Amino acid sequence: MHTDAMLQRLKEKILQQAFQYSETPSFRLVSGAFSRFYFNCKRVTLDPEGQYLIGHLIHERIRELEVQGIGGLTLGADPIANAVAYTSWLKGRPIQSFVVRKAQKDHGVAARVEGNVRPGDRVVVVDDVITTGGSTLQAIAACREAGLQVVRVVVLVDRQEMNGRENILREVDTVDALVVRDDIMALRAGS
Ligand SMILES: O=P(O)(O)OC[C@H]1O[C@H](OP(=O)(O)OP(=O)(O)O)[C@H](O)[C@@H]1O
Ligand SMILES: O=C(O)c1cc(=O)[nH]c(=O)[nH]1
Repeated sequence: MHTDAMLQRLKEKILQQAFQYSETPSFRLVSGAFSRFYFNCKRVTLDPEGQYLIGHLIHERIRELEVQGIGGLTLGADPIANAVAYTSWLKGRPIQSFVVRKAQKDHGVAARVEGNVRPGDRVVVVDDVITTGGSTLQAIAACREAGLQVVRVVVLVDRQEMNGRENILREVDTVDALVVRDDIMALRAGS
């Protein structure tokens, strides 16, 4: 399947499976704000076809970056990072997936970043959605604290509001979104 066709199919799946709309602002966001729309991206990131599409599309965008790891703040980032790691294995140059815990563990091996990444590794930080960018910024800070070099942020959906992209760009040079809200609105208007 060609990359353009994969991206088109991914947008259709996001509209069909993840996007929810309400006439009144009834969706409470992690920032505390209320919105008329919501992307429940787990419906796509945990779906087998979604995993295939996301894994290939993100792998294609990051394969030249020579990174050792990909991950982000649990839970939204986890299936995305896993899909890319699996794809990287199929393509012959494995990229490790890692998980950033929401809080540091106080028992066992007290790591906030879990997985086979080491200080000095170049990594991509992922998230399923950005609104304020706060969750992604938490992941970036935890990665840096663990000695990782964050070279890019890739997200599934940029909601194009609350300065999410701009806030992240203060910390990282490139924020790449597979899909933006306008793509989904245009698809919805045409369907
Ligand atoms: O840009 P932000 O304002 O931070 O909002 C986006 C975040 O909101 C959701 O996470 P949520 O806290 O709902 O957690 P979950 O992924 O564990 O469900 C989503 O997965 C993003 O990480
Ligand atoms: O900002 C959020 O909390 C948020 C928005 C959205 O569309 N989807 C999501 O999972 N979280």
